[in-house]
Amino acid sequence: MPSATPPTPRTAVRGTSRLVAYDFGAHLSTWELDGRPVVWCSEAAVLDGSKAIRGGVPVCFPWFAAGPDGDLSPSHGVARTATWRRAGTRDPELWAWTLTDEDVAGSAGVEHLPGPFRLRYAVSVPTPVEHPSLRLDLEVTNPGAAVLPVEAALHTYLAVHDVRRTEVLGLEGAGYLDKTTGRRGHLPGPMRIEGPTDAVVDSPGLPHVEVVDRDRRLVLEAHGSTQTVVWNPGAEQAAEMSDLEDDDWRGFLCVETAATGDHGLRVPPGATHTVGCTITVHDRSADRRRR
Ligand SMILES: O=P(O)(O)OC[C@H]1O[C@H](O)[C@H](O)[C@@H](O)[C@@H]1O
Repeated sequence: MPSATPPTPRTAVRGTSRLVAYDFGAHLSTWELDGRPVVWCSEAAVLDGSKAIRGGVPVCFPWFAAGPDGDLSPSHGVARTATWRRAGTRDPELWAWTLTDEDVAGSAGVEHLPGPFRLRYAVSVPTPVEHPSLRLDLEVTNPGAAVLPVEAALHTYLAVHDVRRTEVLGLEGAGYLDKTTGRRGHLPGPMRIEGPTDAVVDSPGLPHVEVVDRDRRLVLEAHGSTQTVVWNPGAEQAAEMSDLEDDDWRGFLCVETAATGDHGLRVPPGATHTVGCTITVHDRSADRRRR
């Protein structure tokens, strides 16, 4: 249920990282390194709990977008606009939350829940070995007696210098659905963002994706997922979105750790499945010096 009182941000500083999160949606809204965003949040994001936060890492569950048949609302499921409960943390977690089907009783869309569920979501900032990193883990437990079929995604908004000059490596050759045209195909090479992009890419193994922009290489290593969704609205769609400034679309790219549609999760009774991702930040000038 959208929160009755405006959500309060929590801020933490760990080394060179500064992070901001809300219990509303268990939403990490910002991750900055030395004051510069890695996980991007819109300046026009609505932060009063009346709608999902535009930016950060929306947690999509138990469906993605409008669901497998395109007829469900709210968009991306009930979890991203629910107020989660804070949970105790285990090292190196910074924040953790839980959410169950009982917590969302009465919210819009709950008639579409596929069964009872228990979620635990944690944001961790591991002590950097060589490069700064962030780890996200969404544990999905099925407390019911039947298989729990769900979609899930960590809808990460990554800050880039200019999306039109950004390359996404690691998905070459994979099958994908281009949601802007409805066509399926195989990615011929590295992805370049030349206009509105909405690609659901099936992963042959666990994806290791690199987002390379002018001076940074963001490495995403997923676990427990089956797909990577790459999304940017482009200029026209962005202009229609009230929670994006007109030029914002140039400065982010969503690269989402996902399991949707035919590649969704089927959690057996009593089992827990974890979907997650580690994002590591590499400085490209250091890469060049090493060569
Ligand atoms: O506007 P939202 O509900 O946040 O969704 C934003 C986008 O999320 C995903 O990336 C989907 O693949 C897109 O189809 C959708 O437009």
